[in-house]
Amino acid sequence: MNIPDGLTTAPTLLYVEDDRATRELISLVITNKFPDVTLLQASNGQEGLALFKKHAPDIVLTDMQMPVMDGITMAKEIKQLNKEAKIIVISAHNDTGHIIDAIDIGINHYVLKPINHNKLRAVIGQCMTSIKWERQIREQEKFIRKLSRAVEQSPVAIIITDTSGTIEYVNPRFTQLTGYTSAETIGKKPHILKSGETPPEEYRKLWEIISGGGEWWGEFHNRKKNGELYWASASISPITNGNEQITHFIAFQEDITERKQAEETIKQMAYYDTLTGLPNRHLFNELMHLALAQAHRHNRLLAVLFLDLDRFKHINDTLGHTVGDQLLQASAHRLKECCRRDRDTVARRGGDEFIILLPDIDDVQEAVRVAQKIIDAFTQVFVLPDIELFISTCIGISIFPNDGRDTETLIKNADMAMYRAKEQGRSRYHLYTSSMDEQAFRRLTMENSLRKALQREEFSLYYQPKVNIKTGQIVCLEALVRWQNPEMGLILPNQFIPLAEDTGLIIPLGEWVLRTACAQNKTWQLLNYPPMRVAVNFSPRQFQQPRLTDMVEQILGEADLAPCWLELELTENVMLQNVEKTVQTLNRLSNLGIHISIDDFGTGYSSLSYIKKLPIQTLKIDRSFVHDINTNADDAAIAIAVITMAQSLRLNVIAEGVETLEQMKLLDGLNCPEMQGYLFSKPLPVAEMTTLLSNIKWPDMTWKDPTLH
Ligand SMILES: Nc1nc2c(ncn2[C@@H]2O[C@@H]3COP(=O)(O)O[C@H]4[C@@H](O)[C@H](n5cnc6c(=O)[nH]c(N)nc65)O[C@@H]4COP(=O)(O)O[C@H]3[C@H]2O)c(=O)[nH]1
Repeated sequence: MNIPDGLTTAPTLLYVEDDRATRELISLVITNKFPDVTLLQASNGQEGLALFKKHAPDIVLTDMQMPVMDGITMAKEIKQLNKEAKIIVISAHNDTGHIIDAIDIGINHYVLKPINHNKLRAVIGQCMTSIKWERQIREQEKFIRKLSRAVEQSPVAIIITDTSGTIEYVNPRFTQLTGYTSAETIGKKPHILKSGETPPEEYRKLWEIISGGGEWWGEFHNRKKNGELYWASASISPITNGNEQITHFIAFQEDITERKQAEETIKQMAYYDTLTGLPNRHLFNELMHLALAQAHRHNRLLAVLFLDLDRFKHINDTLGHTVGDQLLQASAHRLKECCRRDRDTVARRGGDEFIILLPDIDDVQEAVRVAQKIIDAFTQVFVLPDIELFISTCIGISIFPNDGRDTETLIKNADMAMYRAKEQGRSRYHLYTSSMDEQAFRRLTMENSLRKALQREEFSLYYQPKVNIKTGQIVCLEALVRWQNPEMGLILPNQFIPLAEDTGLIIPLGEWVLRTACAQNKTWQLLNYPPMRVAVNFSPRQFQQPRLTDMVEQILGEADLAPCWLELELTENVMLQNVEKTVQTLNRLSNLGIHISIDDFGTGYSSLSYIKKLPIQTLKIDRSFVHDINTNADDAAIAIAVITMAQSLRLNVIAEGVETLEQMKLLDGLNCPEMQGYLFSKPLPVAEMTTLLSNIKWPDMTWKDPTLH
């Protein structure tokens, strides 16, 4: 910082003298001694005054006795114009009266005639020096005023303390920032701002640096007068005197609370899930990385629990995203409650997937206990703002070091174990085993082949008759899909339908089945076979697809098949999902004239009152009850109950999986009018089914007594 030294421009001197020769001589004396001086000359007071007004010289050297206006009168006028002007009077008089007059006017120097040149030079020199000092002081004052205005108006809070840290000055911004006025602050130490959030170690370092003459900069987490916390970016440096001794410290504090909050938000967004506040996958991976290093070093076990919420997608789709979000938040909370607060990490991986890290466990059972605790916790109802819900979860567990030594493997294996748990039903956990890798690989290979199978026309339909046991007529042919893969051979639907469900491929596949079955039925009708229904299975996902009815209607139209010749087989579970929409869709399909039957009846949880609401025509007794119907009283009782129920609801009933004559006779005796099973025919490809249809003489009562075969 440069402080102005006062003499940047040379002074101007006005010399007033009526005697020309004297004027020229003295002018020469002056310019010889002070070559930088700008010299103005006048021959009387009036001229001098005019020049003064015009040029405002710093020094006026004047004779006393002059025509027109004398020196004293001119000096008086000049002093009125500028009291700071330095006036040197040259006079022949040295009586006290004149001198007092001169003092009254404010004349600065008095030089007697005859003029002593040295004396005159010395007097002018003195004037120049005092002009220099005055200018310097004026400019320094101006500069200090500017400086203090800058400090006062600074957008940065400034604190000046003495060497013991006692505050001597704070600027208005400091008051604005902290709420402390300068009266409340001066005489105190800056620790009035301490919040306890900045580690004491930081203050010690600070003092060490500044008392050693260095500059400290860093961040404080301070407290305002009203108790609010704020972040300040601060720099503190010593102020020294000319002898390099520290006399004060000056601190600058800038409020960076908003920036800190923005940083915090960014950090939060980068590492935490915004919906649940749980760590996200990035943070989880980092924490897992550290935990693995620890487990490795201390030879400890570590568990990864991977879980998702059963039926979450369905809840989200049917009850809306708000409920979905609330459920995720509540689940996150419940998961945290099941874990060790200070040790375990519960993270959200995305969607309804959560992942839990249990570092430092004693044995596998400890992970199993946590998994069971979570499953149990999820059996409690979730009370959300607008709805109460039950939801379950399936958990996969992998353990370090047995099931993987790195984050990726452990997560992948826990994920795989979760799928295995899901396959076994709801509310399950499963520990990873190495055989799962192989299964996963097979599943992946199958998934890839399945994606290409439709295009490559590897699917075909087999048909299996449903027979009316009283009339011996085939009332319906159930279409059952088969997949003939060049590498894997013939694959049965139970092996690939669930995969098609999971991957969504069931939608195009189901459409193909429906189109092919309807077209085939029409072909048989055109070939003049007695008309019968063709039954097509609909899986849950297929049934939930949007615009299902439009699709069915369109396919019927394309095949030119009357809707009464189409039967849709739905499992009980299909019906239990999204009840309201199911009833709506079924009504639309039924109103078209399509026959609806419930497959595998008795295995689900349908209640009688629910069934009554649905526009269905047939209940199908599941083959698991038919298989042992002659030997197992419970199975027989269920079959009887279903038949009785169907009768009371005026519904048709059919038993599937009838393989033996005994089964058929027993069911006939129970008044089950329709049957399906190997006893009558296995599912057959089109050509064979056509041959079968051609060979039956209608009505063919050999169905009634298969012993006649
Ligand atoms: N043990 C025994 N089994 C018999 C007997 N009679 C018929 N079956 C078998 O029982 C299954 C009857 O079909 P489902 O219960 O609808 O069960 C079907 C159905 O749920 C599903 N499925 C088949 N085709 C399709 C399709 O095109 N779409 C959908 N979504 N699912 C299909 O795959 C399941 C299995 O189909 P398949 O393997 O063809 O197995 C068929 C059939 O071959 C019998 O007397 N004894």
